[in-house]
This record gives sequence, structure tokens and C-alpha cells, in this order.
Amino acid sequence: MPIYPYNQRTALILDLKERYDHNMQEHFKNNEALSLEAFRDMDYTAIEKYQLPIELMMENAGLQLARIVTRNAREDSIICIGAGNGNNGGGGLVAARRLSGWGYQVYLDLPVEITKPLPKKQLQRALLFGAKQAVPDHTDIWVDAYLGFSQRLPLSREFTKAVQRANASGAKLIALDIPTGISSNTYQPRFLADQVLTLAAPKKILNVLPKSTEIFVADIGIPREMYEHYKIPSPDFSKHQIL
Ligand SMILES: NC(=O)C1=CN([C@@H]2O[C@H](COP(=O)(O)OP(=O)(O)OC[C@H]3O[C@@H](n4cnc5c(N)ncnc54)[C@H](O)[C@@H]3O)[C@@H](O)[C@H]2O)[C@@H](O)CC1
Ligand SMILES: [K+]
Repeated sequence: MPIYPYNQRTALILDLKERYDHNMQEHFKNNEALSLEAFRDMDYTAIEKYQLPIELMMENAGLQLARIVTRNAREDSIICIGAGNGNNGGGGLVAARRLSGWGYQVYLDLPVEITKPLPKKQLQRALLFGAKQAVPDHTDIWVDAYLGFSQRLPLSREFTKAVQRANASGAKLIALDIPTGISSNTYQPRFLADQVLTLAAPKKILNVLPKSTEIFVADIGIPREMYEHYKIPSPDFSKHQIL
């Protein structure tokens, strides 16, 4: 996607926000969002029934995440991507690679060691593309790919610290799938996302976020039949991959 001049980028974001206002809030109101259990099951079915390897869906997720980051970025923006040792982190690391490949300055905040094979491979690739493993002094955009739908609360000390540092950074905060630490308990530390890019379908848990949080849904290639199975409307990704 080309890097738009500031005004055009703002128009793009407003266009997305408008679609969110009309679409996503309706989904929540009509109870058409997925529970995290249903989303986990959708994920499993995509892998088993439709032969979609997780790496392929992760590539789609990371590309959409990178695209939403560029909509908030200038050419010289400093981008910090926080990644954990799971598939949420893997998606963040794909975004780090794509953004580095497009010429952005990308830093990686890794609160825990990345040891699982797929996230580890994504980390190697991101580093080869020029992402740096360090937290910069100043950050314009901070991405939360620390933890996704397998997160348990309370957060460990490492993730609590990471989330608090991101929240205090003054950066634009963008979460992948669901914010780390999300819960209806407002005392629980969580990543205070300005934007959430959730995968495949709106999630019920996002309903606890303040109305000011913009929620977008990204296409990761799930077939229409699966939305019918879960009795939720299939987002029309045919013209836009982020709604
Ligand atoms: N089709 C899909 O559903 C896809 C899902 N993807 C991503 O995969 C995510 C789920 O990935 P995973 O199941 O690997 O798990 P997560 O990435 O959510 O979590 C990773 C690991 O962190 C550890 N952890 C959990 N809670 C913790 C805590 N409180 N403190 C410290 N460590 C903790 C656990 O060992 C967990 O397995 C989704 O949210 C989504 O972002 C995409 O990457 C690919 C496609
Ligand atoms: K996240």
C-alpha cells in the first residue's frame, strides 16, 4: 500500500471508522460477535477441515496488521512491536518483517524468550529484514502482539511491565486480535489500545473496551461457510481486507 500524505491517510482512517460505527457496533448490539472459545474452534476447523496452515493465516494477519500500522505512520515513524511467545506474537513478527521490508524503522520488544518454532522462525525473518531487538527511547506507534486469545490473567510480571511501558510511552497504541490483559476488571493492567485489529470476526470480549477504541476486523482467509456455522454474518472482505 502506498504511503499516503497526511490528509489522505486521515481520510482513509475516517472512512474505516465510519464503517466500524455502522457495522461493528451493530454486530455487538445484535450479539453477532464470537466468543473466544468459538474463535479458537474456528481456528482449529480452519486448520483441520480446510487445510489452512497456521503459518498461512499468520501471514495474512501480519500483513493486515502492517497495513493498519502504515495508516497511522509517517515515513520516519518509530514503530515498536511487542511480541510474546505464541501465535499472536508470530503475527506481530510478520508485521515487523513486512514493515521493515517497506522501509520503516521497526523495533521489537520481547518480554519473554521466543522459543516456539513458528514465532521463532518469524523472529529470525524479521531480524533478517532489519527489525532491531530493542525498545527505543521514543516510539510513535506501539503494537501489542504480546498475547492473544490464549492469555491467562493475571498477566505475568514481564507482560505487566511491557504493557505499562507501552501505555506510558505516548505512542499510538494498536493491539492485534485482542488487547493484552483485556478483562472487565478495570484494575487489571491492560494494553490501552487506541485501535484493535481483530482477526476474522468481532469478538464479544471487545465489548468491554471504551467506545473511543476503534475496532477493525481483518480478513485472514476464513471461508464463508464457517461464519454460517457460527451463525454470525460473514464480513464482506471482497473489496476491503480490513473493515
Ligand atoms: N486463525 C487464527 O485464529 C489465527 C490466530 N492467530 C493468532 O494466534 C493467537 C493465539 O495464539 P496462541 O494460542 O499461540 O497464544 P497467545 O499468543 O495468545 O499466547 C501465547 C502464550 O503465552 C503464554 N501466556 C498466556 N498467558 C500468560 C500470562 N498471563 N503470562 C505469561 N504468559 C502467558 C501461554 O503459554 C500462551 O500459550 C490469536 O489471538 C491470534 O492473534 C494468528 O497468528 C494466525 C491465525
Ligand atoms: K494482543
